[in-house]
Amino acid sequence: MSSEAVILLETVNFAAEKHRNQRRKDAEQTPYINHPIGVARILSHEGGITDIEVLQAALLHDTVEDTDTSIGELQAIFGQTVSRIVQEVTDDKALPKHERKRQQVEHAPHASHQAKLVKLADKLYNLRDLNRCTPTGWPAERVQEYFVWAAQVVRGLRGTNPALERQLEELFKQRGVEL
Ligand SMILES: Nc1nc2c(ncn2[C@@H]2O[C@H](COP(=O)(O)OP(=O)(O)O)[C@@H](OP(=O)(O)OP(=O)(O)O)[C@H]2O)c(=O)[nH]1
Ligand SMILES: [Mn+2]
Repeated sequence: MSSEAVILLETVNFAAEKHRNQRRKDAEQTPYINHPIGVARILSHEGGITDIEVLQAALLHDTVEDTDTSIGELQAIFGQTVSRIVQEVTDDKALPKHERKRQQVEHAPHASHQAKLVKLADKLYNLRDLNRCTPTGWPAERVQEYFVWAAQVVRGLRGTNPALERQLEELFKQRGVEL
């Protein structure tokens, strides 16, 4: 087996352990790990990304924000580049939600190319998930607001990956949201 395959298995196993008790917000309570795996898969399968550090960062992208994982822990295990990408896509949970959302819009254009790729795939996965089923307790307006806000973030990520951006454009168009 290639060493890259071994590294990806180590990484997906780490993420699965960390997200072990977490579920998505859908009615079926889908295991949370489906999301990071799906984000990495969008990057490889649809985005044509073979940069292993980007794929690792995609698998780990919600561990710091949503579990007890620290950036230092990621750095020690997966190295400087992977931990830096995850850091770049991690919201500051100490901030109020509105401020976190505002900062994502503000920071998107200044992120590294690798972090922009992870952000594009993260948004693409979450928007498709919203089309698949509505999270428990979300009225239609909240879903639409998420699309409007995601478009503002994606605007700052343009010029990064044409295939992923085409997919996102189509989803916004279906919702009547201007990109
Ligand atoms: N569409 C969808 N999203 C779900 C579901 N379960 C959990 N999520 C997560 O919820 C987040 C979006 O919900 P919000 O209410 O906007 O954000 P919050 O979790 O920070 O409060 C996303 O976080 P994120 O990945 O960190 O991305 P971001 O939206 O914060 O950029 C997404 O992954 C689900 O069933 N459907
Ligand atoms: Mn995510």
